[in-house]
Amino acid sequence: MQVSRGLEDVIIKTTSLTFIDGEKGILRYRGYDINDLMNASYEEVIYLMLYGDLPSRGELEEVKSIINESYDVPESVINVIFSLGRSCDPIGMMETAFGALASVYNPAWDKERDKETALKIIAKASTVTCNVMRAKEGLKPKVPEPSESYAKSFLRSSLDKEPDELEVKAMDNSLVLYTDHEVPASTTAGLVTASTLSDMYSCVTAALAALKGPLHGGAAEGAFNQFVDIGSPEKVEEWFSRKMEEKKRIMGFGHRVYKTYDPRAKIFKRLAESLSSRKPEAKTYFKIASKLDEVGEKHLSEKKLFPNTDFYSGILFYSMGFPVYMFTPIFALSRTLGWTSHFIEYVEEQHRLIRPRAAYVGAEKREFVPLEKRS
Ligand SMILES: CC(=O)SCCNC(=O)CCNC(=O)[C@H](O)C(C)(C)COP(=O)(O)OP(=O)(O)OC[C@H]1O[C@@H](n2cnc3c(N)ncnc32)[C@H](O)[C@@H]1OP(=O)(O)O
Ligand SMILES: O=C([O-])CC(=O)C(=O)O
Repeated sequence: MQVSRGLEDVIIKTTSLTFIDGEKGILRYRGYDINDLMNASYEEVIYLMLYGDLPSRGELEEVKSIINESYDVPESVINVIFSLGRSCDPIGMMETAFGALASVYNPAWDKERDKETALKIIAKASTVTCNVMRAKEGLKPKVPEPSESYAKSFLRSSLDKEPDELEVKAMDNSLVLYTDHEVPASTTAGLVTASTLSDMYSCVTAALAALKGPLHGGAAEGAFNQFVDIGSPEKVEEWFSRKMEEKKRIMGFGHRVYKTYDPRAKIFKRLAESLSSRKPEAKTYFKIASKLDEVGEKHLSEKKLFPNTDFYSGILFYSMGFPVYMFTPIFALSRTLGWTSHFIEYVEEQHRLIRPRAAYVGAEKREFVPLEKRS
């Protein structure tokens, strides 16, 4: 048996959802370039991912109305979130909430209803995410209220203020940027779960657990904390040299698939630049990040390490007023669409139990010695 460490380049499914060219830095959802999709709303992308095409006005309204009617979650789920301490890890809190939703709803796979289940999960993910923040901030629970957009409802219910047009557009774009990325660790964890025909809420719970790690969704927080740690643009070179000497990784740099600049990082950079200009500390973090981007590119590009999607996104969320601990939950909120789209594609079109093998390299057969005879 040949071991593929980290399952690199192992193909586990076919997909019509997301195309990545990691050498050229191209990302497309169902054939549409990620740059062009910045002109689409998240709800249009929800329809695109789940149903295969961009929606007509009527189809879009239908999707919006299912989402708007599905924000509510059972009181027991809200109680579970709020019963956890304010110092609890937010993705752990989301896992707990999704575990609770799985035990309440437990939907069976059904081609007639799977897409609607996904839409309900997407709506409830907004309720869970904003209440994780509300619980951690010591605020009262709130269910997002329907508005013109999913992005606006989420911002209102999380931040308890009326977001302006630029903030709503930036959140909408962020949701689209983080929507899907083929089969990274989180999606794969969820797919393994889906392959057992476990319910869709449990699959999201599994995906959340994998997203949490600093090598995956946790990197946005890691990247931002570096900018705070560096403190000013003049200190970037010295800080970077020290990290290289210590053989440390630069968070927000490097990617298993991209061997060039992540196309999403370029867009996040533009969005972060625009919104950070409103807040002095955020502006400084943006300057530090741009300098680190430049220094990193000079020294790490020969290893094909470039900024990934998590490099600039934190500055954008921070500029909107989110605490650092919310960066990964917002990633999870957006990715719920990609996860559920992949689960449905796999279960409905190409289902088989995922059960790889491990090559045994342990001891040969050994003779069992009872406890009383062991020295
Ligand atoms: C949304 C996302 O999940 S995007 C990824 C978010 N994660 C991060 O930003 C964390 C930092 N980045 C990393 O740790 C990695 O680049 C990963 C985990 C994303 C991908 O890693 P892999 O494809 O498994 O590459 P691997 O870990 O084998 O590293 C290959 C080489 O690049 C180096 N390397 C990889 N990433 C970095 C980095 N961020 N900084 C410095 N060196 C790095 C490794 O040290 C290794 O060097 P070596 O060959 O001299 O030993
Ligand atoms: O694709 C990956 O390995 C990581 C990921 O989720 C992303 O970049 O959005």
